[in-house]
Amino acid sequence: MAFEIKHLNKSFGDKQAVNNLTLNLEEGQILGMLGRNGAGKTTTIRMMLDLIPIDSGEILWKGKPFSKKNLKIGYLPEERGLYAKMNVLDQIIYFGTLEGMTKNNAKKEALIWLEKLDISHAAKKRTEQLSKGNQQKVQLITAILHDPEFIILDEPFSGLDPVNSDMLKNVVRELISKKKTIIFCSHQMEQVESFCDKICILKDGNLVVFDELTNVKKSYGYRYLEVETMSNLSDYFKKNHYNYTKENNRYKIRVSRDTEAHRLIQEIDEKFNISGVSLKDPSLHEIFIERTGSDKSA
Ligand SMILES: Nc1ncnc2c1ncn2[C@@H]1O[C@H](COP(=O)(O)OP(=O)(O)OP(=O)(O)O)[C@@H](O)[C@H]1O
Repeated sequence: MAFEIKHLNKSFGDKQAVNNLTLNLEEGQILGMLGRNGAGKTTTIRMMLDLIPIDSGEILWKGKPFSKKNLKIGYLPEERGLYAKMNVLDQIIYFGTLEGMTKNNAKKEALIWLEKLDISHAAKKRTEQLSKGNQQKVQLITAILHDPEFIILDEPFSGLDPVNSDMLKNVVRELISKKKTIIFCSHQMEQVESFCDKICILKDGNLVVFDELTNVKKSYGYRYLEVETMSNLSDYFKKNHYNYTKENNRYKIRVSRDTEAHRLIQEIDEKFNISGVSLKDPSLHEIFIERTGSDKSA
């Protein structure tokens, strides 16, 4: 494995923010890092970036310490950190030079990205004059300008309108197609599902799920039977102790085995007028709720 976190621990006073975290990632894979507020995601990322010291454990890239000395790292922080008074182009160039780029190269790349993200017009403006969404685009450019191999994106789409959100999604897709290794933190499960190969879910600093997304779904143990009908099936499901939800004419029933689903379809088909049925894998949202529902984090 190219990237490895081994037995990582971090406490703040009595609070164990990260507890014996172990996970790994192949080069070019995308890891979705999930967890409720306070689960330990940012603390983990801060340790990766050496922004806070590790209590114990190791973070490795190809067997060596995970560090800017050994690979190019790009980081989009959740709390944006741009200089408000600096003009946009100078700011991007400045961050590029911090990552070892020449001024000329940083400027050339900056102009390409500003054009790509449709904010060339803002190049000479002070950063504070830009809308929040456009500032976020600038922050993303500063994170990827130096063509990093490993990229950490913390809530990259928060606060963006649908057009800007799509634009940034395209950038993420481009990074994926360039085989970058990415850690993607987001509370937006659909995006995590669409981008990520592997998923880790943290709860109270503990790793409660870590696997390939397909295995996470398979090992969840439940699937969902969706039944479309004009009949009222609620009493039947309640009486037979099924776990179900109803939205308009659609019932969604949790089943533990496909055989249970087939038996149920037969039963309700005999008793009610059913217009459609389908068997679905759980969504990441459902798995997340199930695995983190009783989180006690701050
Ligand atoms: N500097 C600190 N001092 C004290 N406690 C801290 C500090 N940083 C984090 N914590 C605590 O550690 C725990 C994990 O916090 P962390 O910020 O890593 O969570 P998170 O998963 O990133 O949450 P969010 O989704 O809200 O960003 C929380 O209980 C938090 O209050």
